[in-house]
Amino acid sequence: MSEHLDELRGKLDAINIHMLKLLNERAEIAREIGEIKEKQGIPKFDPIREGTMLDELTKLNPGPFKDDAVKHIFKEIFKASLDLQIEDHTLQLLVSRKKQPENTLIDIKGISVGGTSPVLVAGPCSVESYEQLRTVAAALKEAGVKVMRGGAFKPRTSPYDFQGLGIDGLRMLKEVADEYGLATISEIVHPNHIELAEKYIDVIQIGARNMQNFELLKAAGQAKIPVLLKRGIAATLEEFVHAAEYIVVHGNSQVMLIERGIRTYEKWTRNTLDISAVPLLKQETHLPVLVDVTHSTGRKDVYYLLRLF
Ligand SMILES: O=C(O)C(=O)C[C@]1(C(=O)O)C=C[C@@H](O)C=C1
Repeated sequence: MSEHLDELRGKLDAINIHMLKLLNERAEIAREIGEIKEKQGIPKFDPIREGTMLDELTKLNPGPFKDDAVKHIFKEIFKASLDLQIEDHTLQLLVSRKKQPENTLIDIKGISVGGTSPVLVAGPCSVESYEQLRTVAAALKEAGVKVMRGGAFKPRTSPYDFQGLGIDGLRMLKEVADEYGLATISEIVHPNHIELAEKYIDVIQIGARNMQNFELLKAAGQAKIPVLLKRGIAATLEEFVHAAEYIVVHGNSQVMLIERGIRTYEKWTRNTLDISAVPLLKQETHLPVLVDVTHSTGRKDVYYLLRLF
């Protein structure tokens, strides 16, 4: 009896090895399909194709496995193939931690971002006047904050809202920051603004609304100063990471990501701060990850400083 059991188990062992070989052969083909899809920009997940294969398999199923069991097994195989296709792809991204295991450190006028020490950035949403800037700069200096952020170009939801002081605002920001020995971050909204940014500010901010402005991202890739890229209001983390990749692949490896809250059904805050994005972005990329706690809540009673990690 036990001899027969051993014999049957031996047969299963041989079948397992054969199936393993076939599964890996299949995986190689799926990987190749993944590369073609990547080049052609076709989504990796194809539920219609999976459905067709499942129909064909259940039609030809001789049993004794029931159709549901066959479907379950093959769905797992499709999922594993899909994971392989996606994993291969993230491996290729320059911003991926798989590509560069160590953290990218960014130097802003001697301040290191992306290492173990937290860095605080704060400042007015819009640059409005010298008086306003000097009041803020003095308070920042007093509080030990070394980086001032202020908006000169303000892409507003409503065309009737204050659109910012533009180039004059950048000049004012630089003048006051120099007076107080602060570094500056400010948003630019057009690819032609790169030279202007290099002249007046230390870090280019790309705002949430422009996260997928690909011409702007490409231009920022040519800039010689670091870029702070904000997550779009409805962007997935994958889209966010790809937007950063645009900048890096065009030549600028000094990119910082900032989680600034996403749009949800919540009404008590302006946006919902997606805090889980922080460890995930740290895990998937080697870029510094910052958190905008003020703009995400939109309430100064909740937080009043922009905290960067
Ligand atoms: O046929 C494809 O398009 C594949 O990418 C291969 C495959 C599979 O493993 O069979 C993998 C993922 C897709 O969701 C569908 C099918």
